[in-house]
Amino acid sequence: MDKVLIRQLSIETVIGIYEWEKQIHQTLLVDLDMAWDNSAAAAADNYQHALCYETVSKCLTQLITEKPIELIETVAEMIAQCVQTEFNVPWVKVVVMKPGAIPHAASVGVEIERGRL
Ligand SMILES: Nc1nc2c(c(=O)[nH]1)N=C([C@H](O)[C@@H](O)CO)CN2
Repeated sequence: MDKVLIRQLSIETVIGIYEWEKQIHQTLLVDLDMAWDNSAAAAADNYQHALCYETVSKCLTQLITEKPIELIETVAEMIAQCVQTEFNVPWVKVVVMKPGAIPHAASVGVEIERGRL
């Protein structure tokens, strides 16, 4: 299976369940695995056939920073839904990490897979 990958996309946004978290920006790190047939783009060396990781990254950053969100689970679902509907990706794996959320953990996060191959 071909994929287009995004690693450690850093998104600064208002995220969290506590009142103090609603007053600050925190960083989320997002990893995306997106099923995509890369052969057509490669054969023609043509961007038109490619799933543009730049466009996806900008779109997701805008989506997630639009309004405050409480749970990183919600962030993961929003990302998966956007990638599937806006970019016609048939299957996606989304990892959302929230570094610094827990004092004695390097990071915490969630992982979801949506769609079919
Ligand atoms: N499964 C989750 N647990 C928790 C979340 C979350 O988004 N998903 N969020 C918090 C707080 O916002 C936390 O990040 C503050 O340190 C707690 N648990």
